[in-house]
Amino acid sequence: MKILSAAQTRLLDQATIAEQHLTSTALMERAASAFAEWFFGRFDVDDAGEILILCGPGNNGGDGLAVARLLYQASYAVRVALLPAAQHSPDWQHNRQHLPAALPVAEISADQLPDIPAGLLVIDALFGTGLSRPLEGLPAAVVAHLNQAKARVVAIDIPSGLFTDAPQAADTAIVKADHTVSFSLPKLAFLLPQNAEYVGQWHVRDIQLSGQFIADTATPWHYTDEATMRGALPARPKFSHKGTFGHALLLAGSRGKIGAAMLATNACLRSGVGLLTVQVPGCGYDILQISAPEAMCLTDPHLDFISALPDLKPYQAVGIGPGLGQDAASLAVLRQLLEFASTTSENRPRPLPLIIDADALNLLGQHRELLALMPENTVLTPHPKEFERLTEKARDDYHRLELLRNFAQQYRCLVVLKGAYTCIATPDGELHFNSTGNPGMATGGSGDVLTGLLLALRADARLLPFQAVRLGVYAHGLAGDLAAAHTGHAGLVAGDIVRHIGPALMRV
Ligand SMILES: NC(=O)C1=CN([C@@H]2O[C@H](COP(=O)(O)OP(=O)(O)OC[C@H]3O[C@@H](n4cnc5c(N)ncnc54)[C@H](O)[C@@H]3O)[C@@H](O)[C@H]2O)[C@@H](O)CC1
Ligand SMILES: Nc1ncnc2c1ncn2[C@@H]1O[C@H](COP(=O)(O)OP(=O)(O)O)[C@@H](O)[C@H]1O
Ligand SMILES: [K+]
Repeated sequence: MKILSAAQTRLLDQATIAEQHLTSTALMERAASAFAEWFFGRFDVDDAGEILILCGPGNNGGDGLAVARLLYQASYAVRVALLPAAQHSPDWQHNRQHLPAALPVAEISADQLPDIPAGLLVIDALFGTGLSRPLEGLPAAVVAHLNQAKARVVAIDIPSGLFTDAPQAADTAIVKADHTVSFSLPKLAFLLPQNAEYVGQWHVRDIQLSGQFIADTATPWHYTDEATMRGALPARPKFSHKGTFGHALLLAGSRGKIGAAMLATNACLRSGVGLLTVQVPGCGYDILQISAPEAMCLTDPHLDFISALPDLKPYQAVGIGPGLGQDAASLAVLRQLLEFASTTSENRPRPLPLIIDADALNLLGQHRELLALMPENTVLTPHPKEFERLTEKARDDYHRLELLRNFAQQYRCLVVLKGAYTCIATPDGELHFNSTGNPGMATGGSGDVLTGLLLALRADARLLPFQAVRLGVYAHGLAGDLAAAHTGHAGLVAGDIVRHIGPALMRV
């Protein structure tokens, strides 16, 4: 699913109107009905109690007026407060004229801000995607007044004051909504941690906007949802054998962190790999052989950390990093791995697929000259702190996305920036946000599981690099969601994610 800018969203509305021979009023009615339907499903008349709808002067305010009419007709107790303005959009005027006469309407002024008792349900229809500058003056005062009241707030399309796709100063007046109900496509702003306190839970309701326009519109931003992933995992052919799905090598673990190697191992085994060999330091040999008999084990000459690179000829993909530690000998192994992986020959015409995680990323951050050795489509899986070590401290979430995009383009790699909406950056400058996963996964070892999953999928030659990574990230989050259905968020451990990889892969 694509994510469009504010400017593109405006053009999308116009294209929909032209293509479907609609009036803009009819499209607004569609949006208002979609919002109202969501609202009816969420709050019945008794739950809702009295409802205040704050309406601005543009089409977002127009949506608010249409919603007021629809809720009133459904017997909700609605009142409207209007932000004064010199001009109103034509569809605003239409919906103002069609408000039922008995529905109370007041005009807001600086000395007459609406009364908002604690618990009141407020619908925020002040400003939408047409916001052209930060709020100030009366609109900002209304927002501050709303935010300090202990109301329940539902925003139409986007919390008023929040930009759709651009950063803004920390002290800007922005509505803090509990829910945001938007139309047809999610907005970039919804996916960034810095906006979570404004957006609350977000919901997208389809209003049949022009599919053709969306298909024809270029954007770097994408959202991976269930529909995107349908059929993403190729079926296993009847006459397949273990060689069909690739032989992966994992270099992981150090004394005290063999658990990380085990989680990645078990995740890889559960993700369809044909064969898996794991190299661990001497101290990990018994642990690995006993707890993962399906994997073959190579013992590193060093007892406590990885110090030597094995012969890489048998493998179709290599993962390195979980629990690795940062010893100089492990750094040398990483360097040799990068050098080997980029070298092609008649027998191996393409670079060896690599997945680099955790301490291997930290080593890269300390020795950035190694970045230039990475073969094309190498997969890096940093969380934001690890990404900072590879690049620089980001000013805000938008700047981090810019750094991410530039980094993936510069090094022609795939970067998986982990978080609530994990974002995959591609060498071509695309950013794909993931939709699955939950806060229960914010627990030690979840990232090691992702590394194992990605390793298996990169070893499978049937999948293109980006396809494998997007599938792995999506399945990882889905496995976390399936696990959380049994354990809850607090009770979830990384091993639960491993146990649900199979069921997650069945769904794609
Ligand atoms: N056909 C359409 O265009 C549709 C639009 N929809 C709604 O329309 C919204 C967009 O409507 P508009 O483009 O009219 O924009 P808005 O309603 O977001 O606001 C635009 C108005 O606010 C003013 N304004 C902008 N920034 C301001 C600021 N900082 N301080 C004070 N005034 C400011 C503008 O001058 C203009 O009068 C969407 O968010 C959505 O809610 C939906 O009804 C779906 C269909
Ligand atoms: N709030 C959240 N919502 C969804 N996924 C999350 C959340 N918190 C963490 N995760 C996922 O869990 C994993 C954590 O990885 P990481 O930070 O490397 O942890 P660790 O090093 O402990 O394994 C990532 O894939 C991340 O996307
Ligand atoms: K709004």
